[in-house]
Amino acid sequence: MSDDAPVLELKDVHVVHKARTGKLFRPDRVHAVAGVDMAVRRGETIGIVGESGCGKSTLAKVMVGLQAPTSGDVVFDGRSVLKRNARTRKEFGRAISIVFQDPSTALNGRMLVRDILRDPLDVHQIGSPRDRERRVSELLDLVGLPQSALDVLPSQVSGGQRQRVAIARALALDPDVIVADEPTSALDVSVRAQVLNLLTDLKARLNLGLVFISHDIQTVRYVSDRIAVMYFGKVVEEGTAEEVFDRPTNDYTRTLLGAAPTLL
Ligand SMILES: Nc1ncnc2c1ncn2[C@@H]1O[C@H](COP(=O)(O)OP(=O)(O)OP(=O)(O)O)[C@@H](O)[C@H]1O
Repeated sequence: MSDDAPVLELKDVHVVHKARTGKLFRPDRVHAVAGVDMAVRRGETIGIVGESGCGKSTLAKVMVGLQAPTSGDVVFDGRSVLKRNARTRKEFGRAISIVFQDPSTALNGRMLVRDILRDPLDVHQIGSPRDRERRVSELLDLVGLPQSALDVLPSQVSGGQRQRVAIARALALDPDVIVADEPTSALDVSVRAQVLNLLTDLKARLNLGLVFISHDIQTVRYVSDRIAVMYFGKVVEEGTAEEVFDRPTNDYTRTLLGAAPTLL
C-alpha cells in the first residue's frame, strides 16, 4: 500500500524547448510538457505511457532536477524544490534518482562496477571508506548480482546485468523515488520481465515511489498501480491500472489499448 502524502508532486509543469531544427517547416519552440500535475507516493508505481515525442523523457528529467520547468512547480516532501537553496536541491538530488533506457551509454564503460556504485557515495561523502565498501556489496545483493560482478567492466556483463548495475547505482543514496525511463526497451525480450520484476520488488521492499515510463501500455500495465496517459505534452487520462484498462474515458487511450500487444 502507498502512503497517502505524495513524496513528489508536479504542479502545472510546462517545459518549452527551443526546437532542434530550423524554422522553415517547424515552429522554433516545442511545448514538450504542457501543464502536467502529478503526484508520486511511496510504495506506489505510477506508469507514464504515450508515444514517442509526447514529452515523457522531458517530464522524467523535470522530476529528477535535470530539466528546469519553464513554469510550474516541483514539490518534494511538501516543499518547493525550485525556490530552495543549493543545499535543499542537493538533498532532492539524493532523494530522487533515475534509471535510463540504455545502461551501455548511461554507465561509464571505463569504470569497474565497484567504482560505478561507489562514486555517488564518494560524491556525497556518505560514511567511512569501509561503510562505502559495505554499501557497495549490499547494493549488488539488492539487485541480485553476485559479488564477483564488482571487479568487472559494464561491457563484461550482459545487457540485463548492466541494467541491474544501473539500478544499483540509482539505489546507492537510498532514494525515496526512482524514475525509470524506458528501462527495458534496450534489453533482450528474454530478460525484460526479470528487470520489471526486480523494480517492482525493490519498490515494495524499500517502500520507494516508482515512476515507470514506457511507450508500451502492456508493459506499463504489468508494473503500475496508477497510469497516466500522455499525449502532446498533456496527461489526457489518469487512474488506477484497472480504471484505465477497463473504463478508458479518452479516445487516445482507447487507441493505445487497441494497438497490438507486445512482449514485455
Ligand atoms: N533538449 C531538447 N531540445 C529541443 N527539443 C527537445 C529537447 N528534448 C526534447 N525535445 C522535443 O520535445 C518533445 C518531447 O520529447 P521527449 O523526449 O520528452 O518525448 P518522449 O515522449 O520521451 O519521446 P521519446 O520516447 O522518443 O524520447 C519532442 O518533440 C522532442 O523533439
